[in-house]
Amino acid sequence: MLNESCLVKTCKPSIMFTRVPEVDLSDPEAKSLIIKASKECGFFKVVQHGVAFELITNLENEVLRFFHQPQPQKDKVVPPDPCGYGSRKIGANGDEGWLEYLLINTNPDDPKSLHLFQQNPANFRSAVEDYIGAVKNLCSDVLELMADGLGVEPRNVFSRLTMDERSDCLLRVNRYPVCAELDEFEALSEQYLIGFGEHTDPQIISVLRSNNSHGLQICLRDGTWASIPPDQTSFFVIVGDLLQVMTNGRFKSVKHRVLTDSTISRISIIYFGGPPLNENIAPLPSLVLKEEESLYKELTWQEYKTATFKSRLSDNRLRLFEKFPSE
Ligand SMILES: C=C1C[C@]23C[C@@]1(O)CC[C@H]2[C@@]12CC[C@H](O)[C@@](C)(C(=O)O1)[C@H]2[C@@H]3C(=O)O
Ligand SMILES: O=C(O)CCC(=O)C(=O)O
Ligand SMILES: [Fe+2]
Repeated sequence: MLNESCLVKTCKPSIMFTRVPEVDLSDPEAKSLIIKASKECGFFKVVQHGVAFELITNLENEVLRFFHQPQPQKDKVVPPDPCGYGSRKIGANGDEGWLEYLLINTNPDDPKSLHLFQQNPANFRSAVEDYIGAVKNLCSDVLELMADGLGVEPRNVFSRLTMDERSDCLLRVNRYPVCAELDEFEALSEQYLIGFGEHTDPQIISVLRSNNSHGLQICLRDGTWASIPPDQTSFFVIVGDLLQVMTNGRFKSVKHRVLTDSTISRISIIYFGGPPLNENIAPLPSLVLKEEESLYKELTWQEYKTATFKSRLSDNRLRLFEKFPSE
C-alpha cells in the first residue's frame, strides 16, 4: 500500500523557480551566463543547443517502447550493478524511488550495453548511439565555455576528460509512472511521492532532458526546494561533484530530486559526463590563488566512484575530498 511506503514524504512546500538561468549557446554572453549560474546554483537551462529535436524524440519513442513491454521482457535485461534495468531500487544500498530505469555505459563495446542492444530492435541501438553522439558534443561545448569563462587553459581542460575514449560516461533513462493513489495523498496534506530522492551527481557534469512533466526540483543555496518548470525542447545542465572539486568550490554541485507528477508519466534522459577511471581529480592549480588554499585533496575518479557507490543517495560524498571537513 502506498500510504505505508517510505516513498510518501511530507515535504516542506517548494517554490516554483521562475527564473531558471537560461543560456543561449549562440549568444556571445553565453560563457559569462554559464559561469554565473554554475556559481550561484550549479544548474542552468541550455536553449539553441543545436541538437535536432527528431533525435531526441526518436530516443524517447524507443525508450517508451522499451518500458511498455511486459515485465518479464524487461527483466531479461541484467539487474542494475550499476548498469542494467532497475525498478524501484536505486543503487545497492537500500534507496528506493517511484520509477523504473535503464542505466547504460556509453562505451559501445561495454558487454552489458551490447547485451541490451542485442535484446532490442536495431532502432533502439541507433537511437541511443545517435543521442549519445550529439549530447557528448553538447557537453563538450558547455565544458569549453566553462573553461573559457573561468579563464583557465587549455580550453579543453574539462572537456578532454569527458571526450577521452576511456572516459567513464553513463546514459540513464528514467520513467516515473503516474500513481493513481497520489491525488488522494496530496489532497490530505503536503505529501509527495518520491520519484528520485535528493542527491548530488558525482561526475563532472550531467545533461538532462525530460518530457513535459513536472517533478524535478533543485535545492537553492538558502535550502529552499525549487521546482523546475518543464521544457522538452531544452537541456538542463547539472554541475557534478568533480566539477566542484576541480573549480576549488567556485562551482556548486547542486542537490536535486524528483517528486512524482500526478498527471503524466515523467520520462527523463540524463547523460553523466565522467572522466577516465584512473584520472586524478583535484582543484586546477590556476584556480588555487596564492592567498587561497586548495579546499580539496586529490583522488582518482575510481577511488571516488567506488566510495560513492557504497554510499546512500542523500549522503554528502564530497566530504571524502574535503581537506577541512566541517562538523
Ligand atoms: C544510491 C546510489 C545510486 C547511485 C549510486 C549510489 O550509491 C549513490 C549515487 C547515485 C548516483 C546519482 C547520480 C546517477 O543517477 C548515478 C548513476 C550515479 O552515478 O550516482 C546514481 C547511482 C546509481 O543509480 O547506481
Ligand atoms: O529524472 C530526473 O529528472 C533526474 C534524475 C536524476 O537526478 C538522476 O538520475 O541522477
Ligand atoms: Fe541526479
